[in-house]
Amino acid sequence: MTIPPVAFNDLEVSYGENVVLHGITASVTPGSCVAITGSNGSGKSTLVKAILGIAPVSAGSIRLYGEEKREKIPWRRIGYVPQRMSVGGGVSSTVREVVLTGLLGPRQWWLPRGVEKRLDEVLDHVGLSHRKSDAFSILSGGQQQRALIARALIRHPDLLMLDEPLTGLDTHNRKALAEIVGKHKEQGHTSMIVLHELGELAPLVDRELRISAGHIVHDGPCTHAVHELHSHHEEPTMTSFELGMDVL
Ligand SMILES: Nc1ncnc2c1ncn2[C@@H]1O[C@H](COP(=O)(O)OP(=O)(O)OP(=O)(O)O)[C@@H](O)[C@H]1O
Repeated sequence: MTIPPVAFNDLEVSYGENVVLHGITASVTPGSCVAITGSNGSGKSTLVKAILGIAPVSAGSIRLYGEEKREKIPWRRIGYVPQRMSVGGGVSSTVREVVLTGLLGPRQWWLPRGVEKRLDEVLDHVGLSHRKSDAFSILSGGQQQRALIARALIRHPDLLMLDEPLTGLDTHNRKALAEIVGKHKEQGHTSMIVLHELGELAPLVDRELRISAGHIVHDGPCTHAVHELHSHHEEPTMTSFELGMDVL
């Protein structure tokens, strides 16, 4: 039997008294592209953060590649791009340096051999070869987003998790992103993508997990409801990079 990249079992996530996710049970099929949809504040980002171990699980469990214990989870198989929230502010490193940090981790403090070739491949893949030596902070928002995707892709992840990747992108960048996700899927890899609207990614999405007030209210083929999701906005409190986690 193939082991699902992600399996939630009656998952509950709480911030203090505030229960944000209730009884989430779902298992992700390897190679599939799953859209996580829902209105602002419904718990989408929290679900992704729970997978990464940076949202407090108060009940139930999450298994990544069959492993529940953090120290056993194969973090290198997972790539994550956070929601864009002035992510470039204060990052004085070059695009090259930012992308290469995707190869570092808790037990990997130095860069493996042959990184320049991998770097060039992945920058070419996201169309940023010409910006390699530029400061990350001077890139446009869409270019920063693509650099962060390159940072996630440089570790050749099986599971790519993107939090609202289309937000603020123009048509060119949205199409570029869809191509990147499409290629990842063609290679047999899995994606979990938080989306307000499916947009250019619609043809790639196999399954929609729609969340409302912390509950899964739809788990199946895509509906059109995602285009209408704009209710009240509650800003989560988070740092730009949430450094210190295994994937970042
Ligand atoms: N670090 C935190 N501390 C306390 N509450 C939090 C924290 N992060 C998120 N929340 C709360 O959890 C709820 C769900 O937030 P989450 O960011 O998961 O929503 P979302 O569906 O991703 O929303 P959006 O579409 O606006 O990004 C919100 O009420 C939010 O205020």
